Amino acid sequence: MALAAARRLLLHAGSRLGRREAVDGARRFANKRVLVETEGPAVMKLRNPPVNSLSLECLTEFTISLEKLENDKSIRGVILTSECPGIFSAGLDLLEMYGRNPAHYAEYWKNVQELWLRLYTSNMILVSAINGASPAGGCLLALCCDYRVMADNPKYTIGLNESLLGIVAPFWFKDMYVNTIGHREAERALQLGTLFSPAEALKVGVVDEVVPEDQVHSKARSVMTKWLAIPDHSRQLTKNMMRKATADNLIKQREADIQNFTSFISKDSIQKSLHMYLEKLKQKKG
Ligand SMILES: CCCCC/C=C\C/C=C\CC/C=C/CC(=O)SCCNC(=O)CCNC(=O)[C@H](O)C(C)(C)COP(=O)(O)OP(=O)(O)OC[C@H]1O[C@@H](n2cnc3c(N)ncnc32)[C@H](O)[C@@H]1OP(=O)(O)O
Repeated sequence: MALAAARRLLLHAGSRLGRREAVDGARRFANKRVLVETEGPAVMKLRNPPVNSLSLECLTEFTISLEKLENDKSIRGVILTSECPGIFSAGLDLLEMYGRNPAHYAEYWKNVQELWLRLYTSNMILVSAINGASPAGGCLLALCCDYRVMADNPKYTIGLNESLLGIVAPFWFKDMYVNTIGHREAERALQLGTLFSPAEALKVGVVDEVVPEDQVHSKARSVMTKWLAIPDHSRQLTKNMMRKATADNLIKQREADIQNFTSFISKDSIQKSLHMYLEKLKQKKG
């Protein structure tokens, strides 16, 4: 209930802000964690420092921004990128999955599902400009896009690394990975929790193109121009044909998937694994 109210408030505030900035001629709208520019090709920038982790608030704002863009018939495509230097997204927020209660886990997972379904089945053309590290849920965001351009910086890695955390990628993460890189590569990468360098990601097909870091945005724009030249109706029907079965697979068992997540993540052994992983992240600094 509280989240639904927050969502209504955000939508309302978002549209007020959008109107005011449009009057200023700025053609952009924003909430705290997501900035959307609609001048030229629309660009959605994640800005949830330090690492663009997908907290509940961030997921909510992301979903609302996407909904607003979907409702604007003049917007046919969106470039998804990050405002946090060196990080595309660190994925799901570990603090939403650690030390909370089952009701919180269920609410969080519902919102993860919601964002995924919206992104994966979007009628818009989605191009990701991957300008930083992109593990797990970060990779998931990129995989939802129709085309992925990644910055050529060996420090940036991408992949579904859940198994390294002692957790398991749910079946719909797995399905999308299989759809993108094929069964054998996905099987190996999921079990090993592989984080690919840009060159490896290109080779295996996790990304479509790797370009020098200073060209990642211009390349994403030129890719968008090419895709915008395709008639919407035929491209959308084709996209739907390719993705519907995967999305439907989650839609038909959303509740069960929430229950599975909640009971899995609540287990003492899994909480212990997450605790150890969080400690490892902290120690990295010291
Ligand atoms: C058979 C039964 C099956 C049932 C299955 C059912 C359901 C499935 C169950 C579970 C699936 C859940 C799926 C989860 C997907 C995910 O996305 S999990 C998240 C994975 N993310 C990561 O592993 C990334 C971890 N982070 C990093 O590697 C690095 O931080 C970085 C992104 C490479 C950046 O490095 P950098 O050196 O710049 O920064 P720091 O490491 O110093 O981090 C700064 C600060 O941020 C905190 N932090 C980092 N990542 C996260 C995160 N994902 N969530 C929350 N917080 C994060 C980090 O701890 C630091 O905090 P500080 O010390 O307090 O400053």
